[in-house]
Amino acid sequence: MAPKPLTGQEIEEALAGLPGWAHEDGRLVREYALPGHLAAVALLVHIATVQEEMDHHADLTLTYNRLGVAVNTHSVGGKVTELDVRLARRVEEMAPAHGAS
Ligand SMILES: C[C@H](O)[C@H](O)[C@H]1CNC2=NC(N)=NC(=O)C2=N1
Repeated sequence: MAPKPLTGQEIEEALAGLPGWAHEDGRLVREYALPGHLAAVALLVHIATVQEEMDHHADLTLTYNRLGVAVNTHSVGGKVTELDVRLARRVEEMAPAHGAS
């Protein structure tokens, strides 16, 4: 069943528990700074493995030692759903071990 788009209030409530994340252009977004290029690549690969597990995928942008994450749910026309929040939480959980800030 298609996930339900979240209301603005629901998104704000979710962001309260996602430090550094924002709701921009209909997507949940965060940019991580990493200790170096290979650390950024390692985080990208780790996120990709979780995305495959969840079958839910963000746009990941690698720029030297920075990694951008931007996600919404394509199957409901590019709206933010609980699936996006769950992915953001998974990324937030893994990021510190990669030295991300
Ligand atoms: C067939 C596959 O399950 C779907 O295309 C998945 C893949 N990853 C996805 N990722 C995102 N962000 N939104 C989707 O609707 C989506 N759908």
